[in-house]
Amino acid sequence: MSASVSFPQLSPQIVHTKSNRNRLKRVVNLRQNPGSNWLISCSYSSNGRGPSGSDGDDLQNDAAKGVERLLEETRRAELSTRISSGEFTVKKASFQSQMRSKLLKFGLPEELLNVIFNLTGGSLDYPRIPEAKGSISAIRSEPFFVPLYELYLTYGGIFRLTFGPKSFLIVSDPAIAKHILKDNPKGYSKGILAEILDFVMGKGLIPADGEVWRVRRRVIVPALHQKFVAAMFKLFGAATDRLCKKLDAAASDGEDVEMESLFSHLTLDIIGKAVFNYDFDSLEVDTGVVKAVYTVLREAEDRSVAPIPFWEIPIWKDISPKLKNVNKALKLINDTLDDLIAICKRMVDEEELLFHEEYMNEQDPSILHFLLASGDDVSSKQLRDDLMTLLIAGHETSAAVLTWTFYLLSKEPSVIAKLRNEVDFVLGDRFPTMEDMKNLKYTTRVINESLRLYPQPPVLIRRSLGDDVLGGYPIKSGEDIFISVWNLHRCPKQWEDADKFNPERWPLDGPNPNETNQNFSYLPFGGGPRKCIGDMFASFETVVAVAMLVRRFDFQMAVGAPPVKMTTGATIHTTEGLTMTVTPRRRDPIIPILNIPNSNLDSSSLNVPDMKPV
Ligand code: HEM
Repeated sequence: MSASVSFPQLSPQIVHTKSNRNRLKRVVNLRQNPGSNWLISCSYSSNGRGPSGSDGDDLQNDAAKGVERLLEETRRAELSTRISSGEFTVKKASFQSQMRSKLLKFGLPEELLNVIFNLTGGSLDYPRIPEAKGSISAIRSEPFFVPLYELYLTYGGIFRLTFGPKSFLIVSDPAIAKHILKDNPKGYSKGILAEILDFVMGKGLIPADGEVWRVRRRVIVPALHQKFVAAMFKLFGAATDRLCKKLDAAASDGEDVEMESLFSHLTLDIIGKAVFNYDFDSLEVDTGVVKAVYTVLREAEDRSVAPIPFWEIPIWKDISPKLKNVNKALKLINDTLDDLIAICKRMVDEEELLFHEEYMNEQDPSILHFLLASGDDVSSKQLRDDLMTLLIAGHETSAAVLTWTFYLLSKEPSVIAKLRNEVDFVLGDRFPTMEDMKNLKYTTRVINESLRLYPQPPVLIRRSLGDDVLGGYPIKSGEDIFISVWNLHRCPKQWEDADKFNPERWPLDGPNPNETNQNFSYLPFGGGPRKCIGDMFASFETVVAVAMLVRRFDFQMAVGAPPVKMTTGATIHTTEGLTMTVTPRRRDPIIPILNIPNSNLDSSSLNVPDMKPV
């Protein structure tokens, strides 16, 4: 298998080419002619924002979708050919099982064969887990969860993937996922994930296992009580408003903006305040702490996809400039956390404390304040590990959700229109509150659907702690397992038009989709006892951000922007950012409603115009 093989990405954007300084841009449109050949045609726009008017927009959208379909089909065909050529297949049936299946074919009864094989001491093979084998270089050219999808379509809901000495079980079956996460969670640990994250999260809640996890989860979960989440709405609103001001400035300067990094700053600002009452203010300034947080985050991501643990190589770890930089960044963050813990401790000491279930300090509603006020008796190292875990868990994930939501929205203008109708109706121009959440149903469905197509993280990692049986196959202790949420969420048998962004698939009058009511076919926040503790926080945070942004701005993929491709870290990132042209929202023209006497018109079916000033 050659390292140079590369599969086209799953969701590329139309490729734009920058042409000249006058911002004259060329949009490459792919159209299929009647003879089924693909033609490339070009259209020009002098304002740098693509053809104006709905015809132009439709044309661009159709072209983009056409290119995507074509690339997607090519990629699938390429990989399917390779899979069916046997490139990934390992045939490993034992002599006994080969013999047994031959005798079965000759018509010998199965019961008799069982007796014979038992008597001859031949262990009756359980069915063997289907196995795919390849070289790691073949899948390094694209995010690893993408080829896993193709392999899943061939090998099924559980298969073994072997790369040289490394072997993983890939699980894409809802019942097996449920067994691991919910029915037998004590049988599995975080395995590789805990090893990779040890340098940054130590025994924080995500990597921790066993007794440490049990104790810390019981202490931390109560900190995210309902009153705390309700208080966070001010924070969500204020932070998103700061982002709006930045976008206003960019729009009036005619600058395109890279939304992925802005979302990353937005969610960092939110989680810093929520977890330890620290204002990173990363949307405005680039302080040493912000840089340090990103250095550490990137390192954690690099380690999660590294083929070997290079950071453990003895001499390398002392001389590598990169690792030195990481250690310096870690020290800065730990010192900052120690300072914040000390400040918070002083506040708590000076407070007249009446601790109760929904305790919250109005000046400092942070999780840290709750933990200290609760009398949580814990080492400062463990407290730092926990805070660091919450910072990372609550930052990258939400930023990724917002990035892919806006990417998806940019391709579906009809979804944006519906979204805005709801936001205008429910919120008007005010800041969202917790009360509004039950009425922002469609906005919530947009987030639900974005999380289906781009789950963050796309795989959950586990290691078996003892023997178990998965999907009828016996497995041994020490198996590394990837539960592919990506595959579960795109399974063509489970989802109609699985790759389509269709918030309407979730009825507005139905329950909020989760792993329980979707039988583990949909698990955006995991499931079982290790389910995300920030699910409500994150859902509300992203709904608020989407609502506030779409009511004020139009977002389009910028002409000349790099194509949007996926790359893997702990969450799904874009390879080169999400560059968008953001303009103040164009309101629909106000259509006067004529008062027609005796009319049978049902006014609810009209598109009632927005009368509010922009
Ligand atoms: C949209 C944003 C988010 C997504 C998609 C998300 C997703 C997840 C998922 C899938 C898990 C399960 C991991 C596993 O089983 O291996 C998880 C665990 C976790 N999440 Fe989130 N999360 C989000 C936001 C947050 C936020 C805002 C916080 C903190 C305030 C948070 C804190 C945690 C923690 C501490 C765990 C580990 C729980 C445990 O193992 O007991 N997450 N998250």
